[in-house]
Amino acid sequence: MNQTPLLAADALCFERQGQAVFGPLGFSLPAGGLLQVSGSNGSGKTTLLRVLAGLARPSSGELFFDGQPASSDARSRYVAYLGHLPGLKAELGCLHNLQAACGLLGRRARQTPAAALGIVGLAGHEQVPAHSLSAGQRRRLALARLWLSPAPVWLLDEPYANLDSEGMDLVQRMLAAHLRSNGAAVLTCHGQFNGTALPHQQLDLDAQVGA
Ligand SMILES: Nc1ncnc2c1ncn2[C@@H]1O[C@H](COP(=O)(O)OP(=O)(O)OP(=O)(O)O)[C@@H](O)[C@H]1O
Repeated sequence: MNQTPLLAADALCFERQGQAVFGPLGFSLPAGGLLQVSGSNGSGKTTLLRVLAGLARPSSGELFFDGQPASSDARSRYVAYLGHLPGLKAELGCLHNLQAACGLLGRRARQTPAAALGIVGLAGHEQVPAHSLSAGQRRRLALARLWLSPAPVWLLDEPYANLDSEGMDLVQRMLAAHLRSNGAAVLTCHGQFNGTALPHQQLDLDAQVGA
């Protein structure tokens, strides 16, 4: 069995204008592992995910994907990022959005864009342009794109935002299925009350204040 963590961070720090936003942080996520990052508004959760996704550069420290130092090539193979903005093409229909993403990023084995729309409750919306969807429906479309990604490491910034209780349950089920299929995930939340019920490691950025 492969014991190498899918994602590992060692002494990871991020500073802005000489002020620490977070760090030094260390964690190690094996296949099937889930890390929940909590903290109050402005504690650095989104910044941490952006650093993990390669959208921001750490001030110091190291990151590894499957034992390899982080690089843009490693990230393109390992990371699927669900940020605050759904990152959809507004003029394209739902199905077309997913087809375009699969064309660009590849596709999870045995999954199709049409089936993914059904999984997230958007069957019947195939031709509806993304700009006509509600915030929760856009979130669902972004979840379908995430589900289709072949990348094993999911980075989820407040994945329950804008979703009704059925949508929150959907995230939980997708996450559980992803972890069962040897994926790993990092998700952010503001506190235990809006976090995941799945078994997880916990990283509380508020607990770092003054550390
Ligand atoms: N683009 C930016 N330029 C300058 N400062 C920023 C920028 N983005 C975030 N910050 C600052 O960095 C700190 C961390 O922000 P971040 O968005 O990571 O927090 P968060 O924990 O995700 O917050 P929230 O719970 O409100 O989403 C905050 O003090 C914020 O003001």
